[in-house]
Amino acid sequence: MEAADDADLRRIVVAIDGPSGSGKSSAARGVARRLGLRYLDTGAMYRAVTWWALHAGVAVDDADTLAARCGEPVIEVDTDPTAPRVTVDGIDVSRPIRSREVTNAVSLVSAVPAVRQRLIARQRELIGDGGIVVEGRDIGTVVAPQAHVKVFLTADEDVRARRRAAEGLAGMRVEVDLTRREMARRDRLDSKQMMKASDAVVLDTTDLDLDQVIDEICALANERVGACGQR
Ligand SMILES: Nc1ncnc2c1ncn2[C@@H]1O[C@H](COP(=O)(O)OP(=O)(O)OP(=O)(O)O)[C@@H](O)[C@H]1O
Ligand SMILES: Nc1ccn([C@H]2C[C@H](O)[C@@H](COP(=O)(O)O)O2)c(=O)n1
Repeated sequence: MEAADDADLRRIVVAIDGPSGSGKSSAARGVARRLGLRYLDTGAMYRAVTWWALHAGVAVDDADTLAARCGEPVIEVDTDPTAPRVTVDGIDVSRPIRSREVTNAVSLVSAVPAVRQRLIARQRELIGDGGIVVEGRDIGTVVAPQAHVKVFLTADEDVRARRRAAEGLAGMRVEVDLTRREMARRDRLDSKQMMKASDAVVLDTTDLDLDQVIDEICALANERVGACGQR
C-alpha cells in the first residue's frame, strides 16, 4: 500500500464481517499489522462470555440467567495484532476459547440480547476514535455503521471447512465433514446476527490466498483513507 496520511490512518475504521471460517481473523490481523492499526476480534469476546458461563456453571441455553449474570465476568481484550489476547477475570483464555466445547456453545450465548448489548457497548469503546480493524458478524451494520471500509468476506463452504479442519480446533485435527456440519450449524444459528451492510464490498476468498485478501482490503483502505477526517 502506498503511504497514506498518518493522521487519517489513525482514525480509520475497517469493518470485516462474514460467516465462520471465511478468513476474517486472519485477514483482519494481516491488514492491521500491515497498516499499523489495532485489531479487534469481536467473536473472541462472545467466546469469552461463553467460556465464563461454562466455568461458572451457567447453562448456555438458559437465556434468562445469562442475561442476568453476563455483567459478572471482567473481559479484557488486547488489540495488538501481533499478540491479540483475551482475559476473563484476569485469566488468559485466548486458547481455551477456541475449544470445541466453546465453539459449539457460543451461538446460544451470542444470541442473548443482553449479552449483545453489553459486548457491543464495549466494542464501541474499544473502537474509540478509530485506527482499528474490527471483525465479526455485525460490525458494518450495528457496531460501527460509520466504518470507512466495510468488507463482507465469503468463501465456498467446502473450502472454509477444509481450511478450518486443516488448522484443527485448539490443536486437534478434525475431519472435514464434521467441520463442515458444525460450521453450517453455527452459520444457521448466527444468521440473525450476521448482516452484510448495503455498502460493504463482498470479497469471495475461495480462490484467493491470504496475502491476496490482505492486499485487496489494504487497497480499499488506501482508497478510503482520505475520507477519514470527514466522518
Ligand atoms: N485466503 C485464505 N486462503 C487460505 N487459507 C485461509 C485464507 N483465509 C483464511 N485461511 C485459513 O482459514 C482458517 C480460518 O480462517 P479464520 O480463522 O481467519 O476465519 P474466521 O472467519 O475468522 O473464522 P471464525 O468466524 O470461525 O472465527 C485459518 O486456518 C486460516 O489460516
Ligand atoms: N460481532 C459478532 C461476532 C461474533 N458473533 C458470534 C457468532 C459466532 O458463532 C461467535 C464466535 O465468533 P467467531 O470467533 O467464530 O468469529 O460469536 C456475533 O454474534 N457477533
